[in-house]
Amino acid sequence: MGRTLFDKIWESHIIAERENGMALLFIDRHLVHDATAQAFDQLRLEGKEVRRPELTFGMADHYIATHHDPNRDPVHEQMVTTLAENAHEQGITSFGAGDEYQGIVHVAGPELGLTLPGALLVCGDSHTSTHGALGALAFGIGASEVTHVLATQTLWQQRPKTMRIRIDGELGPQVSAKDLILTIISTIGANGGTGYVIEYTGKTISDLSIESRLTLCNMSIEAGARAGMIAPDETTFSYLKGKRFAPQGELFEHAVEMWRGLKSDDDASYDKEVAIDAGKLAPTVTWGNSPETALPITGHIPSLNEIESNKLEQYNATIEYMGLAPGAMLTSLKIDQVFIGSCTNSRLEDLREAAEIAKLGSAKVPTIVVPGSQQVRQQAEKEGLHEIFQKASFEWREPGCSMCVAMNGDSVPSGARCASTSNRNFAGRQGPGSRTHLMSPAMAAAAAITGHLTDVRELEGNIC
Ligand SMILES: CC(C)[C@H](C(=O)O)[C@@H](O)C(=O)O
Ligand code: SF4
Repeated sequence: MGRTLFDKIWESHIIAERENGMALLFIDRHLVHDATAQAFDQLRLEGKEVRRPELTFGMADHYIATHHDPNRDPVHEQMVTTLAENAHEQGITSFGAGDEYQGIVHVAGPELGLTLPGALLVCGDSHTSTHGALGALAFGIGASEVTHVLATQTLWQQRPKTMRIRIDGELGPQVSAKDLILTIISTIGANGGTGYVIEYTGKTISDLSIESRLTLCNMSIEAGARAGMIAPDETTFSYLKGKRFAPQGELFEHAVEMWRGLKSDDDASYDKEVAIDAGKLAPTVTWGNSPETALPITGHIPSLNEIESNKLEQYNATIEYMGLAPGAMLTSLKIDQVFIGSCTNSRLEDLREAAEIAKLGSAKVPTIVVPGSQQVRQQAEKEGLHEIFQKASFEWREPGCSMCVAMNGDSVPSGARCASTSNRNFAGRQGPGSRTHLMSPAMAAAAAITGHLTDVRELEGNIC
């Protein structure tokens, strides 16, 4: 019987298997960030060392400062320093404050070629699913698993089920990978992917750039999936060519030959199949406290009579927390600030899209743009994007997770409504009492220059 892309990568990493279906897997790449300190403490406590330091890479992102803040909490700075100390002690290559390759682990990893097709990559972070965009099997692990991988370069895992999401149709103007993944999550539900690895296939996917594929795979976890992945193709190979940690020269050519075989066989079967017509999508935003509350921007906040009785309690709590009027048009929602950044949407392509919209006006509310990595920042500055943003009163920052999770002190005040390109809109996500609406970079920039949620398709040419 045919095998899926997932089967091929999983099976080539098995070291041992138990009768209960658990497999001991070899880990090709282990990424650690500045919120992983506890795992190193545990390793020390157990008197162990990092088994394969050359396969482990550190990245300062969650706690790093994105601008000069005289009130910066010294504890945050300490977390960044601790990662550097742990890396030094264990002989791990780490990209910390001031390093030209520093960035959000899921932005800088692929960009450095640390993520490769066919590889098994893990990180103590839920959005590790991002890396599957390059044809890797990549998933987030918990703190005790991080310690296990540090000590052994292996991991025990239960074999997940497989789901294929086939996407065909052409994305309309101003409809991006972010709109696609928000629509997928609202279609299958925030738990729809639980227990599965999702493979995205179809013409829409093969037409996507690598940056868009990274956005798509990034939010697979928001549908509950263990991982998201896309078979590597010519787009993948040309993206990886010349990347710092990718194979070089002849070795690269050999690798490409091997990577070409990394696709699901025609007769492979999946445990679940879903089909999406991308041609029908509109720019999409969330209204509630789960990414599954995504709707086309032309829609309205659901009214009481549209809610199933078993969801009423949650609906009422969401309406209150988010300060919403049931039935109101989404475009009527006034916002207090804008965040353009995070491992979902802080790559060059994202910043270019936001800058195109920023050219049409100037920010009505505080707006920050946080590039995903130093390399993205440098390239954006070379193209003059920072100047476009600054001219439109969008604040241009240094790379990091920033307001996505507010762990470094960049936060949304209680009760304030934020148009955000990040991936989670949970209560309190961007700071206690914060209200988050998820959307694409173009939509967030449109909200910035109008001061309310806006259909970016109606904006172009209408604002000065
Ligand atoms: C802090 C970290 C462990 C966390 C995660 O696992 O995803 C963070 O990155 C997030 O996005 O919530
Ligand atoms: S940018 Fe946000 S989602 Fe991504 S790793 Fe950082 S905190 Fe997590």
